[in-house]
Amino acid sequence: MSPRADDQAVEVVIEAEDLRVWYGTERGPVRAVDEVDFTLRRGEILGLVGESGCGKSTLGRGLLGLLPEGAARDGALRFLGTDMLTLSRREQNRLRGRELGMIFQEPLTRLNPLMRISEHFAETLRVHEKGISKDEVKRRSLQALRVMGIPPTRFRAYPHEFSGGMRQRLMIALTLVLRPSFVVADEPTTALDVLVEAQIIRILHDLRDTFDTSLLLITHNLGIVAEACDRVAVMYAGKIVEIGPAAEVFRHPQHPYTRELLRSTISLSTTGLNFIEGAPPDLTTPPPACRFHPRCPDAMSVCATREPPALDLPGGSRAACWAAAARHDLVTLDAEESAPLEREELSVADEA
Ligand SMILES: Nc1ncnc2c1ncn2[C@@H]1O[C@H](COP(=O)(O)OP(=O)(O)OP(=O)(O)O)[C@@H](O)[C@H]1O
Ligand code: NI
Repeated sequence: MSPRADDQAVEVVIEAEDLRVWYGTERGPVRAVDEVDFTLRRGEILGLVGESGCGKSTLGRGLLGLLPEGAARDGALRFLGTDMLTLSRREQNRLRGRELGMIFQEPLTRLNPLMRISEHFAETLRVHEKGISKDEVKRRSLQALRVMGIPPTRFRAYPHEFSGGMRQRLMIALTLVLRPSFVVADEPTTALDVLVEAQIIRILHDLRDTFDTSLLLITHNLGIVAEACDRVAVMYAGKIVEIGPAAEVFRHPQHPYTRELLRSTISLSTTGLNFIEGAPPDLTTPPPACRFHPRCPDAMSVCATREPPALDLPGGSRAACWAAAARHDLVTLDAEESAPLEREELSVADEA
């Protein structure tokens, strides 16, 4: 069975529908990804942002099937048209090795100090592409090094001859050399910290242009998202609350959480502290209806009783917010539903 059965499927690389991922814990399931829907096209870079603990890494790992023991996923997840959740473990592993890649926060573990860089590449390529020629190994390896900004003269060096940052970029090159169709880069900042933002953006664009890879980029750096990503998804408490073209989301955020996130980040770099008030909820017992309503400055009474549907908005974004839907006349709320939310004072016990 070929996963590239028809052209239609080739264009859409990842398709998630009602995807859920949870961790079994003593306190009950932690629903870290809840009913997530999105698609990713070939060569597209999607930024994934949100406060710490919102489920970004869990979504990234869930898409690749790289979850720890005790975690589970359901819903639908198609990769190049193939349903990943019904594949056998063996088929999953085969696809993962070749077509799916992950760039981790600390990607240092896989380097063998006794092997030259060239040998690392040769071994990686031979495992996944049996019978690949020596010339092809060299050509592909040098191409991957170039994309990561490593000079070809270092091809025969040993790992210890590289600086920490360069070693991490080398690890990324070892992922890219297989030309995966889909890569998740989870806070690749340690690898890329030493580079200025402009270089990171160039690498991301080179990566896409050279390999036609689709990339999910998880980061707290909204500057990089604005510059390097085609689209951005904003995650809050396990849900994608807004997704759309990066330029549109940054210029016209539709969900109050997106707006607050942008505001807090911008003022963080200019005036110091300005966090969004409160904290993300415990994901064993998230708030009912809109999960952001307890912290939302725009909350109406409907926000605490009914979950907002994700609706396509005129600017090309999709947001799950009653206020945004009402603003665009996509829903009609009665006076009671649209009344400002009356909040109960948080007791000390609730806050603990
Ligand atoms: N192995 C695990 N077992 C139980 N709960 C977990 C596990 N890993 C993560 N979680 C919980 O799942 C939720 C989502 O975590 P996740 O790491 O996906 O968030 P994140 O958005 O990537 O955060 P950060 O920005 O800090 O990396 C959190 O509440 C976290 O505590
Ligand atoms: Ni994370």
